[in-house]
Amino acid sequence: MEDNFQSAYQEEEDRLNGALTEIDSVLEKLRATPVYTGHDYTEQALEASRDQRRKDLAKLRQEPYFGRLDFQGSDEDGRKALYIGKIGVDREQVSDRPLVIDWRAPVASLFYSFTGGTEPASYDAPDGLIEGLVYLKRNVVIRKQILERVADTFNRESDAPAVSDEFLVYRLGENKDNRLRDIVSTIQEEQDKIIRAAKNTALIIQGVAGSGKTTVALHRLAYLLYQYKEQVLAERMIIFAPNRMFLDYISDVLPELGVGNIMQSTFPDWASNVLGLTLAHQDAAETLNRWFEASGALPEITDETPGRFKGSTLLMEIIESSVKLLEDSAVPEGDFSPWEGAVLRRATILHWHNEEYSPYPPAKRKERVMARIHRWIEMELKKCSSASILKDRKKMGAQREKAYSSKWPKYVPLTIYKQIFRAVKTPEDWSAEPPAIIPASVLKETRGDLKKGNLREEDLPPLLYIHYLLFGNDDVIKFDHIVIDEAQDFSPFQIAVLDLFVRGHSFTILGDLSQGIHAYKGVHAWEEMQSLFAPEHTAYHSLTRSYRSTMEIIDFANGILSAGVGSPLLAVPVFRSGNPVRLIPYREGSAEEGRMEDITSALKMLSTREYRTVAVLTRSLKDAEELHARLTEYFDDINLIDGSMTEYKGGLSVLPLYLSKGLEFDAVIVADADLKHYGDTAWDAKLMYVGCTRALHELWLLQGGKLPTYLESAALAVETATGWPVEEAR
Ligand SMILES: Nc1ncnc2c1ncn2[C@@H]1O[C@H](COP(=O)(O)OP(=O)(O)OP(=O)(O)O)[C@@H](O)[C@H]1O
Repeated sequence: MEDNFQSAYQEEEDRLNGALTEIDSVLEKLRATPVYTGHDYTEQALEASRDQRRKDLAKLRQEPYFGRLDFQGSDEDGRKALYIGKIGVDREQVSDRPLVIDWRAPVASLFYSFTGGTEPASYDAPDGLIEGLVYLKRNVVIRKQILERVADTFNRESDAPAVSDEFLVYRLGENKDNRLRDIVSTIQEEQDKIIRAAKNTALIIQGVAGSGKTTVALHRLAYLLYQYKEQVLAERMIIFAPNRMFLDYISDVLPELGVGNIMQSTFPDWASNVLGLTLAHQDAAETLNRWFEASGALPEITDETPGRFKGSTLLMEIIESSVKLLEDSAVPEGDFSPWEGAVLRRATILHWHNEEYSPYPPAKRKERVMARIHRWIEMELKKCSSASILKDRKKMGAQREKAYSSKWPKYVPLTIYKQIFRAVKTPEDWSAEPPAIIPASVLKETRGDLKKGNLREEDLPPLLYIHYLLFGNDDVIKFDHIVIDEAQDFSPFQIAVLDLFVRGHSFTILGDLSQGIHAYKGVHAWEEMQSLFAPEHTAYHSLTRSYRSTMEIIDFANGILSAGVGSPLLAVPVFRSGNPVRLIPYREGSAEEGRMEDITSALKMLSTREYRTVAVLTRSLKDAEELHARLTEYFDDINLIDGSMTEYKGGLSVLPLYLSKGLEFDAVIVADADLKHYGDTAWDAKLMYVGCTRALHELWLLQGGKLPTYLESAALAVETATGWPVEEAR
């Protein structure tokens, strides 16, 4: 066994040395080519591509590849060893097999989709399906040109030729810094299917916590850019994420994959920009305050909760019919007369509006009709031979033209939105009462907000939709692809509006209903989104394996889901074992001073272990602020994370649990995991589930009294540790 390993290691070391020499030779030639600085466009493009290649190769020579697959196609003579890396490198002899195959190339998909066994394997190539036998699947770790590790995950010639998870487990056991990383060397089959799914589909992915949704979405973008290079541009792809700090957290993955320029935004930032609005940010704070900070019972969430109603397609219908009403009665009553004796019949204007310009949206139609009226006035003026009469007519014509134009409806999205909620004076032919379908609570809150000039996030999709109905979107450059992370917090209306801004329904929509802690505005079932697309334009995938946390943590979190949420979406752990989840009662019960001391002790203990990121999660922002202020007495560099953060620094952090969504930490301390802070409701259980699933290796729950029942049940269902670790007790 040892000998086999030695020879495999030697073989790979020799291969690596050879590969490095070849890469250096290609690089040298590229560097020797004089840099083109002239004005010829073709030459400039060639120079840009040479420059990119120089950069790619310089990066690649540090870690040329990460995997090897020995494969023999059924019509080939011998097996060939394929080396797979982040960027492909061809050999100088075109006929030769590439030195490194890009992980996104068709043949490389075998490296991910092959699940062992003696049966032939196949992959989709441009010329059709290629079938053959896989002999070896090997992971190699190269860092700074040094071969560090060789691990065979499949070897047809060994006694136990099954694909093993050993290398994956080794990778997952590593500690995390302040950034999400690429996973090219260990992409799993079910993830690969999503990454390589066809472009023009609205992919909806339900994935349990830690199943790699965010990571997979980023790899999918890199794949689409490779596979559809003629059709897509990086700068026409966009990722929507929940907040700016999260965007910072994921910002390294795409550059690691050699991809730049993809747009990244939050929905409110993007929508406000399209609408030319500045959204009052206290709205988000106020919403979070209402749902997460307030003590006592939370309002019940129904389809009539303002966020839910305003995110529904019902409101889309109300908007459509309101805009249609405006459009139908747009042309002012009566003929148009610029001065005595000149008359343009209303029938003619109606003909222009309703027939000739009917393909245009209302605001553009109005523009065109008014321009035509202007031209008609000019023609009429030409008929006049007296200079002084001409002068008078010009003046009067301009005044009447202006007055006529002002009789048209106000094609301003915000005004129409206000009119729909009857927050301002409505057009005469509208009923005095708002559409009966708007629930009274929604009407009251929205009217109040609009009268005060407040806009909420949930008002943005309706405003964008009105904008689209009025102006169309022919002038807008459409996205080639849209990724929506944490999509359970998006509404159907948001997706429907975004669909107007993307070509070919090309979406990757990822989320987890079990983490739906913003259910007051998000979806409660994926069908709400799926039903927006024709069946042939959408596909649904489910990711059930969780990679982030140890088995102990995942089993415990599953216990919370089963007991507290009644969810069937349980996670399947990778076989990676760690310490049991630890439940620690505060030594002095709920007394404040003891609580602070115990949280400090817990953090001291965990921060002296080898972990790079440790977080204390609190119930509210206020708790986090107070705790942070105390903890700074002991820890110089502890960060407080609040909703306004744009950067995630890693290390030690204190944050309210609801802001931890999407992030991960080597070790997590949930402070106050007791009934006083977390109720016995499905909502609280979801929050607790989010908090617990942030931990990679270690999870401690500190409590000052009785546990909520879902935590009690979870603790009974799996083996947990109770109290302070013996050797480290204060
Ligand atoms: N195939 C894989 N190989 C190695 N690591 C993986 C793999 N898939 C996911 N991971 C790791 O698992 C962790 C969770 O990934 P990610 O944050 O993308 O999951 P998620 O589904 O978006 O999680 P959540 O919904 O809980 O925020 C990350 O550390 C990621 O690197």
